[in-house]
Amino acid sequence: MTRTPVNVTVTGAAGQIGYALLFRIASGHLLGADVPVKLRLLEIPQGMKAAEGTAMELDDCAFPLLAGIDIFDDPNKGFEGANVALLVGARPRTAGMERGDLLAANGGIFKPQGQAINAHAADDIKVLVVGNPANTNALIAQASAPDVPAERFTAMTRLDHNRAISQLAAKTGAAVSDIKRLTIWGNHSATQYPDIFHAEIAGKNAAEVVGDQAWLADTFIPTVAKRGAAIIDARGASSAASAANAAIDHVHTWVNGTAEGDWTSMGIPSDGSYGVPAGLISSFPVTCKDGKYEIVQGLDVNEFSRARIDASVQELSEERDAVRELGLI
Ligand SMILES: NC(=O)C1=CN([C@@H]2O[C@H](COP(=O)(O)OP(=O)(O)OC[C@H]3O[C@@H](n4cnc5c(N)ncnc54)[C@H](O)[C@@H]3O)[C@@H](O)[C@H]2O)C=CC1
Ligand SMILES: O=C([O-])CC(=O)C(=O)O
Repeated sequence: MTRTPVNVTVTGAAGQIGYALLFRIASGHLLGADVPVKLRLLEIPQGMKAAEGTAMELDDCAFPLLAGIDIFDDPNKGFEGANVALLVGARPRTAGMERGDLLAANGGIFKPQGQAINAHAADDIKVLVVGNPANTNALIAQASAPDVPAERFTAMTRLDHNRAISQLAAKTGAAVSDIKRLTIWGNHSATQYPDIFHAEIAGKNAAEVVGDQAWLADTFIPTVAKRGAAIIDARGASSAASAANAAIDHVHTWVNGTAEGDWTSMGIPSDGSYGVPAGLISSFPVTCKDGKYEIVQGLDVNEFSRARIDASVQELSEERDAVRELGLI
């Protein structure tokens, strides 16, 4: 190991996504097979013992790229020197909780974490928020970190992106690797819009290959948008390994770039593109290069797509207004 290790902070390290994520980070899948990492695990006091158990297992793997593991229950220490931060730990919705209660509870997590990132993270910090509601949690953290460039705060819609590719491959019989340029727009919620109008299957327009508007509207979109609930129903617990995989994909693509001729989907602060109000953290088609992302510009948005993008963005605006009223941003 000649390179300086990259500090990767993971919150919610003792949770189910954490358990699926940490071993892949330590084995080089997050940043690259030649990049040593130091893990900084952040948990709440009740999660510390389980996080220590996971750290013992990480030790037992003897990963050549793992240069150290530290565990904290103080965000100010957890984010110290962090180059990459994966904000996974969040307050899940429990029976009787309204959306506003959930936003308030998560504000209590993401505001102090944003402040700690502002004060203690490395200058090149890149943040991915996984914990739900991911887009608005990312907005809270970003608003609490005024000294960090806003574009470093992103929310995960890569799981939706991967789900959509898989559904499209199953419908058309194409290989997953033949599907390019798919887009998730909007919120990581049931209002998200998986868009295949610009997608390609082995170089042909995906909407034309499918040629079935009813399937698109009545099967594909709801299947992708409600897949999280379907997994909970089937597994009795929310997606974990697939969410961890998507977090790995998101950061790997951000750092190492998109393939020529392809793009990915990321929840990012809007610059006003495609009529999405500036500042909202909304999912867009993006290309990545040299550790930076850019929104793909100039796509024609048809009426069908426009209505669905607008509905999801409207939900994001309402979530932003709710956290503003709570004084979280
Ligand atoms: N954006 C996406 O596509 C997806 C997001 N999710 C979300 O990811 C989050 C985590 O999911 P799981 O790992 O299954 O949950 P989990 O409940 O198994 O684990 C969450 C962990 O976070 C910890 N935690 C809570 N507050 C914390 C804080 N302030 N600081 C540090 N750690 C804290 C808990 O102690 C727990 O160990 C949930 O909000 C879930 O809804 C899940 C799947 C996909
Ligand atoms: O739906 C959930 O609670 C978990 C989630 O975000 C997903 O699987 O997309």
